Amino acid sequence: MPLKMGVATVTMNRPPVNSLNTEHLETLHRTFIRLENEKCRGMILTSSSPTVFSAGLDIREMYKPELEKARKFWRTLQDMWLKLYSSPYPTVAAINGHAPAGGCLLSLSCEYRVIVPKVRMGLNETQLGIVAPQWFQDCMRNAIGEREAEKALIAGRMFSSEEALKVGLVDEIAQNKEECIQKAEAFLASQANLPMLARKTVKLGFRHQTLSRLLTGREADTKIFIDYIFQPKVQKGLEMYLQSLSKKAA
Ligand SMILES: CCCCC/C=C\CCC/C=C/CC(=O)SCCNC(=O)CCNC(=O)[C@H](O)C(C)(C)COP(=O)(O)OP(=O)(O)OC[C@H]1O[C@@H](n2cnc3c(N)ncnc32)[C@H](O)[C@@H]1OP(=O)(O)O
Repeated sequence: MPLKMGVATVTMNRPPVNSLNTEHLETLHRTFIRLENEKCRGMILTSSSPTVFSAGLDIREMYKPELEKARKFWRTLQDMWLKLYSSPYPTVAAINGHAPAGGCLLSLSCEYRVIVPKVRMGLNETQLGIVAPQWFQDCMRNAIGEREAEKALIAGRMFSSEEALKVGLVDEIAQNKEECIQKAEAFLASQANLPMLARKTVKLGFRHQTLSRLLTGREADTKIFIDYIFQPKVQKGLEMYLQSLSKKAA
């Protein structure tokens, strides 16, 4: 995590697709805490993969899990998200590859998004027979508005880079990762002279409702997750999805 002029670039590096298991989520969470403690001036979130930003939650964490491990997984996801979404420093996602589901959530939790061409992003959960939790949905709604979010979430729509720009899911398209980082840096530079306290206060004001909805209902949210994924038909769906992903690789 190099810090250049107080700006950190956090590069996810969990091959092959940066899927978010408990360990990876813990690493991200610790990183965001450290950045806050070190009074970082801005953060760029990106990926070491040339084709994938993040494939979202690691489906193997939800497929036939032990109860306590599944609970820990979900709480760690909540912790990571609460830290990122409420970060006092400016955040940009340099989306240099596909960003389905939890990968899209990571980018939506940043303040500004730059994407490369020919990749897809969105909350596709419905297509997998699972449901994007309320706080995932809130992040989408906050980015693109009620009507577009409702349509996208019901359909589990994956947006192309161009479609994402058109609907406001991302702020800019860059030609490649290098340009993506340059544009991310330019956004952070544009924020650098703003009084930090005022900036942070306005950001948290906008995000307060979404954050408190989870903060006040964390246990209930965990229970909903557990009850949902332990349903036999959901497990069957996850099994088939994992098989389809593996078949694709074969
Ligand atoms: C009433 C209220 C109910 C509330 C319910 C509450 C909770 C339910 C939980 C809901 C939340 C879900 C959020 C999620 O994030 S679910 C994950 C969704 N992710 C995806 O759908 C992405 C799946 N992956 C892909 O589409 C592609 O892998 C790709 C990201 C486009 C990259 O494609 P490619 O480069 O071609 O790579 P491969 O497809 O060949 O994959 C390589 C390798 O990685 C494995 N893999 C891919 N994605 C995942 C994943 N998300 N988790 C685990 N493993 C993954 C894939 O199986 C390959 O493995 P092998 O090489 O071993 O075959």
